[in-house]
Amino acid sequence: MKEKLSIVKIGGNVIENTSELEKFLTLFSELEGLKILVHGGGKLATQLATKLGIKSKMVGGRRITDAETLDIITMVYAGLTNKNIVARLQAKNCNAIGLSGADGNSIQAHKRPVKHVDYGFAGDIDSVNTALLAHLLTLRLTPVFCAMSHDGKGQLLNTNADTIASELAIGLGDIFVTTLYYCFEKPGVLLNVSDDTSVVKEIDTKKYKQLLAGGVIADGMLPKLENCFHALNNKVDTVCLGNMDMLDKNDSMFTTLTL
Ligand SMILES: Nc1ncnc2c1ncn2[C@@H]1O[C@H](COP(=O)(O)OP(=O)(O)O)[C@@H](O)[C@H]1O
Ligand SMILES: CC(=O)N[C@@H](CCC(=O)OP(=O)(O)O)C(=O)O
Repeated sequence: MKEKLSIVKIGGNVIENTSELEKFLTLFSELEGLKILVHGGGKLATQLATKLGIKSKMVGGRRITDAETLDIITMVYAGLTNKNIVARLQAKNCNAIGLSGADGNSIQAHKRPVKHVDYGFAGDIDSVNTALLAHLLTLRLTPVFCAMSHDGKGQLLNTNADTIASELAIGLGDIFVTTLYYCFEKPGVLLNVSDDTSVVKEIDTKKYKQLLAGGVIADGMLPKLENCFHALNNKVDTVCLGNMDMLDKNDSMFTTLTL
């Protein structure tokens, strides 16, 4: 019988708030069973870039990553953010191991081809090293991924953290019964972004198209939902979207996605 695996993605708005991050890491460390954490950190990268006088440019929720920006995100995602999260999980008796996609050749990608937009050093994922991850999980280690992949030729690539989470879930779906949680600061997909009580509890493909057409889904929610449905279409068992309280099984305010 397949073992259960939880893959949790945590976004930048939670990461940059010290007390919220602490609360999240406590909930995550208390999650039973095998688990993987994927973290973003886009907001922090934008802040550091601004301090250094470098403009950040996003298109459709994705960062245009030139060489300078790649250096910044490597420092912020694979360095500062990843190592802090790992250390704080260790303090909660969760044996975390921090990884970028280059570590252990865990996530290989290619530079996104230029069509209408040149995203620069942004990667589209080709493969996930499921054998390595299964080994780490068997050793009861908890992989903690930042939003970076590599191309196998020495080039690091910026890769949206939502995409890293969905591709890990898809890759590991053959070995584990996988639940994918997208954790952010809102209690789910909202009909009105400024009203936290307007959570859409269930979204299927038809509803998704309606919400898109109605302009309800915007900004970072666009790649997030694309990734959710990509995962469901590729045999990921369950996908949930909401704030960190959804990891606490007693809380019911979140969005569940179905095909
Ligand atoms: N319908 C919607 N429901 C909830 N949030 C939405 C919606 N449409 C757009 N958003 C925006 O998407 C943001 C989440 O995306 P993003 O900032 O990329 O999150 P993260 O960094 O956690 O991945 C929310 O903070 C919100 O402002
Ligand atoms: C290519 C691309 O857009 N990469 C993202 C990776 C970080 C991320 O996904 O962070 P959040 O989850 O906090 O938004 C970026 O650089 O913003």
